[in-house]
Amino acid sequence: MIEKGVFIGGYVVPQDREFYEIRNPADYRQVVSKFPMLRRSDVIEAIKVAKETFEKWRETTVYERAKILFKTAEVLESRSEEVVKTITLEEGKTLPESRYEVERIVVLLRFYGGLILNSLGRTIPSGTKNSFTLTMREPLGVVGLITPWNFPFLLPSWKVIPAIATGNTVVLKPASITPNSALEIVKAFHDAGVPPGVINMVTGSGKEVGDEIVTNKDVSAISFTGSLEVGKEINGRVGNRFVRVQLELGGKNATVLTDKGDIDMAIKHVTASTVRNAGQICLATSRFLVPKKLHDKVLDALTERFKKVVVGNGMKQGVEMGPVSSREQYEKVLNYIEIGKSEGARLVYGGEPVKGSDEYDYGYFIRPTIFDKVTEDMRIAKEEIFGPVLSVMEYEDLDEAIEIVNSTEYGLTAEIISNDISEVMEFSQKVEVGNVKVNRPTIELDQWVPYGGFKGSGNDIYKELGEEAIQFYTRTKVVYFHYP
Ligand SMILES: NC(=O)C1=CN([C@@H]2O[C@H](COP(=O)(O)OP(=O)(O)OC[C@H]3O[C@@H](n4cnc5c(N)ncnc54)[C@H](OP(=O)(O)O)[C@@H]3O)[C@@H](O)[C@H]2O)C=CC1
Ligand SMILES: O=C(O)CCC(=O)C(=O)O
Repeated sequence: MIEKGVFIGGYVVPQDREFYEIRNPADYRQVVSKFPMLRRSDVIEAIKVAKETFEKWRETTVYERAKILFKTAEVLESRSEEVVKTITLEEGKTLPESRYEVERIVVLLRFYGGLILNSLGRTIPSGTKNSFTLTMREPLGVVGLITPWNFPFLLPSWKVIPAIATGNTVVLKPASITPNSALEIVKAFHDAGVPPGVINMVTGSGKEVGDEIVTNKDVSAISFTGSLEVGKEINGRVGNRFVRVQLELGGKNATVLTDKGDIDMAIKHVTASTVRNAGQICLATSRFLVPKKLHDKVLDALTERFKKVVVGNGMKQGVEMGPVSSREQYEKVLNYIEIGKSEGARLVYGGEPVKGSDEYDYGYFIRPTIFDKVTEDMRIAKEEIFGPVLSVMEYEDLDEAIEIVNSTEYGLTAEIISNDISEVMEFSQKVEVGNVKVNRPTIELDQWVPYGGFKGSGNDIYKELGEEAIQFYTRTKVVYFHYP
């Protein structure tokens, strides 16, 4: 077993610090690796290194940076199965789910490599003779990136790529329980030629390491993905410093089937969106809205499909759903199941840990769960559970369905399953979410498309991903030209 250091200044540096253990959620007896529990002073050092490196890195041409992005894509492709296994081992998701993360990032590297070669500024005509105006987009400086554990490779990567592609340097703090996956993108960049000090990865607690990133005056922008609770805390901690803050937070997403929609499609989408990554996806469907008249038929079909979900170690072929990622998450999800029962929702399927053999007894496995007769006022219909727990809710007409979709404090994504264009358009206009899916599951993004949530799902000042990410990681400078 390797004891891993952090990546300040471009080298994996074992620190004279206490090390903490990363364990396999499919078998918590297995220690995967150890990482240092850094202190505030280490992060200050990392930010200093990033600041010193910035002046040199920003001077590299977009051509040089694009070449590095293309090379990183090649490096990752050459070791993709290694990275895939690293993700599954520490996060628990299945191998195909881990493969999705790596494949998407390979594409994203090429996308941003191409994008920065394109014009990032504009020329605008002037009101003065022989004059014109030029807008230039320039990097911000040191950017602080803080990420959660549920997409431990994809999320750090989709922030680091546009950040350094546009000439910034970064300090990255991945979730404490999944640093190995984040380290893979850092290593790939370095192996492709990113100079030391451009990407600095630090590990340790959110309260200390994360907080230093948020409050340090040399950090020019913060991009955070995580819970609503921590997002609010970060927003408050930034205080009156004029820095950019991008917050991508939780979700309480709904899929609405109408009587003009395809029931088989609904069962397929809702099952995938509930069980993928054991429900630990901010885009997961956790509310399934069904017209009253279709309720019994749909519930029967859904239950039959849930019974077929193969739960197990994500490393094994044929497993559809792995464990949840930590003991904390396991206890949280089981507690929500108890809350659902005590609130009077009807437990139709699941609702318990999977146990009974060596394969399951040392992992955080939970049976996919369906609650029926869930109403808007129940906590399981309002709060983000982040586990494989689905609430089935009935509605009379589209107005009521839209009202239910909008009834939580979140606003990330919502799906409508319908073949009626009027219903689809009305739904798209009235739901208060950043991402509407029409006959497409709430999970899965096209990462070259802008992304962000409304209401409690994010501050939505800047979008992530797509061309829009360039706006977050650069600022516009205007140059007025006159020629005699
Ligand atoms: N909208 C979106 O795109 C997405 C949102 N999410 C959301 O992420 C959440 C799950 O991830 P989880 O990791 O538990 O979320 P947390 O909010 O607990 O943590 C996210 C990151 O913030 C760090 N952190 C914790 N406290 C602080 C603090 N006070 N200051 C600075 N950083 C801090 C954590 O460090 P540490 O690990 O050390 O605690 C971690 O790196 C869910 O709510 C989910 O919906 C997830 C994916 C996508
Ligand atoms: O599916 C994706 O591309 C990423 C989704 C994500 O970040 C999330 O929902 O947690």
